[in-house]
Amino acid sequence: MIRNSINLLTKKLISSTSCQRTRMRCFSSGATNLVDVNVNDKTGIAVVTLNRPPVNSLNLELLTDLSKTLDELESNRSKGMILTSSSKTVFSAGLDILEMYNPEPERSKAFWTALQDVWLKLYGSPYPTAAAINGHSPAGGCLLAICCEYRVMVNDFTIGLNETRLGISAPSFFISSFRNVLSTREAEKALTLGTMFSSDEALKVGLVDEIATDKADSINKCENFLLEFKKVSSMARAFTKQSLRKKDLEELENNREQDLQLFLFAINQPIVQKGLGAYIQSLKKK
Ligand SMILES: CCCCCCCCCCCC/C=C/CC(=O)SCCNC(=O)CCNC(=O)[C@H](O)C(C)(C)COP(=O)(O)OP(=O)(O)OC[C@H]1O[C@@H](n2cnc3c(N)ncnc32)[C@H](O)[C@@H]1OP(=O)(O)O
Repeated sequence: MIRNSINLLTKKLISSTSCQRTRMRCFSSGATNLVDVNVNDKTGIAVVTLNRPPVNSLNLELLTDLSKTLDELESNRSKGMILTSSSKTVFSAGLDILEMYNPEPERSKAFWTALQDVWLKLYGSPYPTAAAINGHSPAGGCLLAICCEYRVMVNDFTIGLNETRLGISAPSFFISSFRNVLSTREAEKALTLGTMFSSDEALKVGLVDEIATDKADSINKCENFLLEFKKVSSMARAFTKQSLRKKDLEELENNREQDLQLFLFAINQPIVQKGLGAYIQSLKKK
């Protein structure tokens, strides 16, 4: 994939004059409405909205739609993407726990492969990305946000990788993108404790870049960040980003099967199933 991106960058360099003339249009992510895409004709920036009520938990279908959307943004030579949510209180509740509870082998495999795809495409995207975090963002929700290059979070919500609180470890690609944002010290402390940060705490520690008053404000701030790249060569920008993230991307690309097998092994452990079952019940009892 990295080789493909570099080839794509080279092709873009050759055809950069015609690229600049291209104006993107709105497009949909596919048959379902789990991901809405709205492209601003003037700026070329796409607002991608997760739309799986009630909490945008990431199941196979949502991940597949998101993956297709990321493909379309790349092939449309997007000027930038803002990731947000249609919910008023939740950005994303993370991975859909029901995908991991009493797992069905083929579906679990497809589910984890779709998550790997989304991570590789989002973390390694050539276009600039920002997350307008307009609600709680635990675990896999936080993962989507930290794959982006900039995060603006609406006040009074929480964000973090809380996997250890569920009795599981955050997978290695979650950890590498977390460490890309936080210092190793802060990342270790937060990951081992499973810390969920308030918006203010997240700002203080550097997990988010700005605080917003509401969703519109967060999108506006993300847009301002993305517009800064108007002054920068898109080729040079993308190449720099991908060079910085190359090791993390290669680590997963070269070990996808091993990572998948570790996931399947982990979720099939009786103790993990027991923990997930109890967690689902605790969410329902709230
Ligand atoms: C042991 C060593 C192993 C080492 C190897 C590692 C290999 C890998 C192992 C596997 C890794 C797996 C990685 C997982 C990462 C994840 O993302 S796990 C998901 C973690 N998510 C959470 O903990 C969030 C849980 N949800 C909440 O905290 C809250 O729902 C919320 C704050 C997001 C929203 O609160 P609220 O608005 O009050 O809504 P609720 O009433 O709580 O929920 C509404 C509804 O949605 C259901 N739900 C919530 N979250 C999820 C979810 N993640 N998945 C599925 N369903 C969810 C909730 O149960 C409610 O359902 P009902 O309406 O009651 O039916």
